[in-house]
Amino acid sequence: MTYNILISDPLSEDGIYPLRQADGFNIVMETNLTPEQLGERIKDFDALLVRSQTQVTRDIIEKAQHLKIIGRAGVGVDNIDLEAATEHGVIVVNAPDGNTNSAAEHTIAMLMSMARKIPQAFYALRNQNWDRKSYVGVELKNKTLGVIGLGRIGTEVAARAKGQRMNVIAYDPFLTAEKAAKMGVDFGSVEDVIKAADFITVHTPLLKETRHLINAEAFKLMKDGVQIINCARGGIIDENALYDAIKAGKVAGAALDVFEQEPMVDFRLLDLPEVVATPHLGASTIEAQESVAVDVSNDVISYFTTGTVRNSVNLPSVPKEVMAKIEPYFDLAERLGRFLTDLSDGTAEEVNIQYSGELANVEVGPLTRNALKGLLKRHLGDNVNDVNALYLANQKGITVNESKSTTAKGFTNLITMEVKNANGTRTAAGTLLNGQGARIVKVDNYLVDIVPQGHLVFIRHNDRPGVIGRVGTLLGEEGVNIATMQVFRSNAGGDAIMMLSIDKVAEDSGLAQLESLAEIEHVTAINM
Ligand SMILES: NC(=O)c1ccc[n+]([C@@H]2O[C@H](COP(=O)([O-])OP(=O)(O)OC[C@H]3O[C@@H](n4cnc5c(N)ncnc54)[C@H](O)[C@@H]3O)[C@@H](O)[C@H]2O)c1
Ligand SMILES: O=C(O)[C@H](O)COP(=O)(O)O
Repeated sequence: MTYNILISDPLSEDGIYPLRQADGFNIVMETNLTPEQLGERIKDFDALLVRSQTQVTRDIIEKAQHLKIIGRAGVGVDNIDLEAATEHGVIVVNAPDGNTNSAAEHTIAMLMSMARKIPQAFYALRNQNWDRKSYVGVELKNKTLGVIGLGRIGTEVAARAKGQRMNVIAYDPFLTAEKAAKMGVDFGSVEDVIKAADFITVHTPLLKETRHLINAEAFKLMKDGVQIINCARGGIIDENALYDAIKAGKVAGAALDVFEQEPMVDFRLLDLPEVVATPHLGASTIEAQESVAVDVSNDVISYFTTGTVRNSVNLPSVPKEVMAKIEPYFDLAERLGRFLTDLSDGTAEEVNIQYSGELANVEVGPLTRNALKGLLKRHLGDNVNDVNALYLANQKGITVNESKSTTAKGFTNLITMEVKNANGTRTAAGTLLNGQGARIVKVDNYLVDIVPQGHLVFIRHNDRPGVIGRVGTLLGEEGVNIATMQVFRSNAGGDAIMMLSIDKVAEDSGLAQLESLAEIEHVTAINM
């Protein structure tokens, strides 16, 4: 099998080396495609690798016919429609760590360039203007840097600012007094930060909550002569408000690497002598580009070879050691889902999954997604996968509940899945037996021992002498060979179930004949 990979933004050749070396990947690099061209080209590809330039819109995702994974060689995924990707079962991965250092260094470079007016002075000198009066700067030492967003990059910037003998005050929703103390920074609300700072740098993602976080109101609260840096995302600072604040003399400097519209179309801010700018170069170093491209290449290889990834954006990422513990149960969970789809008559309305025994101590989200995949696959086919299983279940109005219990009724591990619909509730519990694979050990109230594989026939009947023989004879007359047959009953002469495994798919007519036997209440074919 060969997977077709489209790279639509310039990626480091050294970085994609792992992908070029791996077997089974056909790599096509085509940059600067228009949206129309990308919409056409994407139809042939299994994976798309981008930086921030390619806009991976819903329209592009909907046109893709084989797309399984989008790799973002960088951090920000605001150029990718994550909702559309999730809906279509396309996994999105990024490279969150690879450019942290470069972006932090660029932020410090911008801070210093702005404080000492280096680009402006260089520009004058280039024009043969030896001007030593217009470019008097300010020192950083003993000034306060306000950091909004103390994640990977914000943290690195704060540490470097302290090296410049600056005081740092930060706001991040996840920052605690303890963490701040450890890092030697003060912490407060956004308002505290912007009121106290001589320089302000933002390092948040662009979200609904952070769009225009720095706006006209915020500028009013700042110190006169404040200087602002944005090496995160255009739009966190309201560019019109910034323009007005500079013009009004409130803001003495702005250093911008990112803009509300990229590539830039409105150059008004750059007419102001207080502004220094770069065209989104924070991650543009040889090291960062190699590192982010290696990271996404490895995730693409791993996705197509093992089905796992390290840095998923639209699936909660699971630490490697946890993944090692739960991965063996993926198949069992999916088989339980499949088993119950066939067993339940009607559309699922509620799914309850309980994880017991050793599974009570691990992250079970991926198992639930596999169980739902199994449940939905019969009707949705390959349109459902672990990325969109939960989304599709919710979209179809199915309530999904997870619970855990440390006791597992004599098993070391047990997954109990219950599917409720208008016709009632069906339950199946499965376990992974050491060295012997998956077993279904409970169906409704019956304790059973079923290998969930191949073609099964589930029969609900009354425990009467001769019924087993009649079932065997009838199926034999239909040319159906029974591989295994198990009978379980609640009490002698009472309700009972039979579980047959047969060599080929049972014809509906044969099953209907079984149902015509007086002792038989119901027959269901289950195809695993
Ligand atoms: N200029 C570039 O080339 C370049 C390079 C790399 C990253 N980036 C951008 O830099 C930003 C930060 O990247 P990162 O890797 O540090 O991400 P990160 O996820 O490690 O950090 C972001 C931090 O922002 C915080 N945050 C979220 N909402 C907030 C709010 N309302 N107020 C304050 N803090 C908030 C989060 O809690 C998190 O700690 C992203 O926007 C990323 O796209 C730009
Ligand atoms: O979010 C990021 O990683 C940066 O903005 C870098 O974007 P780029 O890959 O387009 O340089």
